[in-house]
Amino acid sequence: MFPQHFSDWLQQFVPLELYQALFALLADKPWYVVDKYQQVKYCSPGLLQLLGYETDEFLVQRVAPLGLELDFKGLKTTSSATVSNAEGISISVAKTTSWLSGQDAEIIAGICLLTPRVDSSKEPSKTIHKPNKDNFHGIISRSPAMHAVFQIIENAAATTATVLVRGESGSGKELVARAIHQLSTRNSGPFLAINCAALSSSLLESELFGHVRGAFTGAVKDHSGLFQRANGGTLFLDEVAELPLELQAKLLRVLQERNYIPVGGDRSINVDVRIVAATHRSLREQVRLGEFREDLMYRLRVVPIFIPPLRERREDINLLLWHFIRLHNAENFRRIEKIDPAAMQILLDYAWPGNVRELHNVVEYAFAVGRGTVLRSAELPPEFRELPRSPELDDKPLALLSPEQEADAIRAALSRYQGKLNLAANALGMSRATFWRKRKLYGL
Ligand SMILES: Nc1ncnc2c1ncn2[C@@H]1O[C@H](COP(=O)(O)OP(=O)(O)OP(=O)(O)O)[C@@H](O)[C@H]1O
Repeated sequence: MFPQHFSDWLQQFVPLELYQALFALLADKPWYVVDKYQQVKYCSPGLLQLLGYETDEFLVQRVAPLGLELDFKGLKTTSSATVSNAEGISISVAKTTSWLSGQDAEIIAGICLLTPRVDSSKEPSKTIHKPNKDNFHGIISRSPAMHAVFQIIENAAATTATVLVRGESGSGKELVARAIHQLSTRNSGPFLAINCAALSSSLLESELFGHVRGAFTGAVKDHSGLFQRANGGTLFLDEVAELPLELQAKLLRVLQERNYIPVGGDRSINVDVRIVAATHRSLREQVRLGEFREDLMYRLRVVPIFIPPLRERREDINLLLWHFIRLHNAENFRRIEKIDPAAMQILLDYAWPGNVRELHNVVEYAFAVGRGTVLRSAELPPEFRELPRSPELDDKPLALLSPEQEADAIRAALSRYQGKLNLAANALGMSRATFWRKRKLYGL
């Protein structure tokens, strides 16, 4: 195929280095290599980008459903096809395939280049890309329950109704409040937030409603409260269930009359503020316990919004991990391009009691402690690495085992975790390096 002089000249290169140089050159093009069983062996960064994936793991398993399967019709063919991207949207492409054969002329691999076809009836970008429906004003989710929440936010934002957001800590309640503000006609006004659980009753009262000079010792001048400063905008009352009963009466008055009297004052102040409140508790239960006014509950929950915890929308874990990794990639000298499958499994199995905030912290931790382009399980915070120890150990510390017992424990852990080295090492409480050394020592 090549002229002789070029073939001769090529001899001086190490083949792997030559391939690497070519792969780097073609990195932006969407192309991939399959073996004779149509298993994807390699896909270019350009292909991942075209299809909207962060890693190649998904593609490797799902050749046929995504339309990546190759037809063998000759040594080089071009055909029209459609492939599916990560959002399930079809992309029309031209597939140019070249087959490679081994020494006995048997086909051993195929290389395929995809060229997206531009539909001249549509704007080119729209044939391939779609607005990201999984990012709603900074709230990232692909869960149907959250997409229903997006719809409620959109509808509620168009009204002046008071909204009550319920969800566990770190699940995104403040983001919901911000989205409502952004989408409402008040978006040029202020958005202010306060956590009702963070202050004592008297401080909270003065923070919310302000005070006049001399109202109490230390009140040396007038202080305008959050209600006054949020005038024309939105006030987010987080942990509203913790609001003391005496302040609940004052809040009810603002909601009903749209005015209030500052601490120590004698004149009421009119305000136009939209309230979005949030709680991780059931307000109904608080009412039953006598801790919350029933009339205020009904005033607050005109539009109730429930945010499911992260463990009930596991489809979001991967999406959010990559969202935060992308943010940190842009800011850090470290670039994570892949999550090790063992680490991913641990993250997917985790219960996420701190929800999205905790997931973000995990990504930050990995950037702080790890190096390289792969996020590995050893870079997860300690609580993720404390996997149940193998029963093979009989609760005996490893240091007390004889070499035979230690070898048996390693063998058992390897078989228990089907050769997944990270998980087996974790289960035995060993670092990867120690685990590797011991396997070598015992010939395992
Ligand atoms: N769906 C999401 N997409 C992107 N970021 C999110 C999402 N949910 C939460 N976060 C991020 O997680 C963190 C916690 O979110 P937020 O403060 O809105 O939670 P919260 O429910 O109000 O928590 P708390 O009740 O503890 O105050 C923030 O940094 C927020 O940006």
